[in-house]
Amino acid sequence: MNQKQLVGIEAASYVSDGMIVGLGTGSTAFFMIEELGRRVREEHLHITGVTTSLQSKVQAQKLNIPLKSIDDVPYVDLTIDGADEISADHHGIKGGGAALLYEKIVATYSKEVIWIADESKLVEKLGKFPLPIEVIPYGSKQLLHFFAQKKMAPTLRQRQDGEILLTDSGHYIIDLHLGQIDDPKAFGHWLSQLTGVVEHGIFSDFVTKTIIAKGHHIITTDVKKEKN
Ligand SMILES: O=C[C@H](O)[C@H](O)[C@H](O)COP(=O)(O)O
Repeated sequence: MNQKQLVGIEAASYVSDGMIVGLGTGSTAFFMIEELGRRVREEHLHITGVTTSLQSKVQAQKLNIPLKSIDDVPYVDLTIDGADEISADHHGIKGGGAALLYEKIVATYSKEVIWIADESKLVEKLGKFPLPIEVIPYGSKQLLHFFAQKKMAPTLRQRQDGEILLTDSGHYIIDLHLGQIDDPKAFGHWLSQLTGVVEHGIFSDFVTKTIIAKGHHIITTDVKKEKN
């Protein structure tokens, strides 16, 4: 079993009958959704899934996991999602798979958020992974220029066929190559107030538990407890 599978299956064990579950996106969340599908099928687990991307929606539908929109549930009990980077103080970068906007919306209305990752995602400080910024197409060249002037080495994300990548909500992604983000919260606030920016990939104060694979072991950290 690989590390992503290990943490995906472990995280799915936190889901119990009757829960409304936020289903994350990406190659790690994939294994968690598969395991929930197995439990629905074999253990008759009753849950309602709230997906964070078209990709997760298609997977969950194939597995017959009942789904609702975030707008049709009162809240989400628990969201389980991957991350591109997790810093020592539990900030995260997300959006490597272009799902940051829906992921942040679902996480915002979740009582608990578990991040699952292999050890390669752990960093002292965020920023080596290019920071995804979801932007409105109109004016995006101006934003690219603006970020370039600020020496943030922006790139407009493309699909493999060279076309501009469109998110599930029809926006573009600009990736900022920053190297290091010293104050993720402050930088996130700065990004949020830029005209044309829909959302950014810095996730601060969302995660309540991390489940990380190190070698063949699983390290679970309760983030709330650490802060208290
Ligand atoms: O947009 C994608 C999400 O933020 C993913 O959770 C993140 O990119 C991690 O994906 P993976 O588990 O494939 O590394």
